[in-house]
Amino acid sequence: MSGLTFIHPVQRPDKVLGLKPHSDRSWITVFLQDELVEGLQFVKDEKWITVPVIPHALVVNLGDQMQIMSNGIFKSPVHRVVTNADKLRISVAMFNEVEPEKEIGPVEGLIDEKGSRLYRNVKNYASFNYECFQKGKVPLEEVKFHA
Ligand SMILES: O=C(O)CCC(=O)C(=O)O
Ligand SMILES: [Fe+2]
Repeated sequence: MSGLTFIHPVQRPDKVLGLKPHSDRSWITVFLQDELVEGLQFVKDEKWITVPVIPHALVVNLGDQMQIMSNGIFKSPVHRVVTNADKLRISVAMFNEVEPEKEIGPVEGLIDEKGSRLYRNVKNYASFNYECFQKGKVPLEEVKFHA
């Protein structure tokens, strides 16, 4: 799936987010960011860090499906988009997802000797993800086994 994201300027950028904090539901996302307007932020050392705008560079982000299939080895980082007061921001994203009818779960070879499997198997992660958001739940937490 691919899409364009339009983040419109707002009067009070300190009060309005362009996109709420989330991790991507895909296994890998490739973004082409706006060439002039920054806004994408990731958490690093408990602080929001802005991704610099580099014209023609692609931003590659791993998503939840990768975190699940790698049994937590590869992380699906939380990110958000902030607004600004005067410029429209447009970005292009390509979300690569597993076919909905295929069940995903941690790959056998990546489950350690103690056999700790961190995630249960899940089918149609896109709709599961959507349902979690509707209920205000974090999808990755909902597929995790809790000791
Ligand atoms: O616009 C961006 O740079 C990021 C958008 C995003 O995080 C998303 O669509 O999942
Ligand atoms: Fe995202």
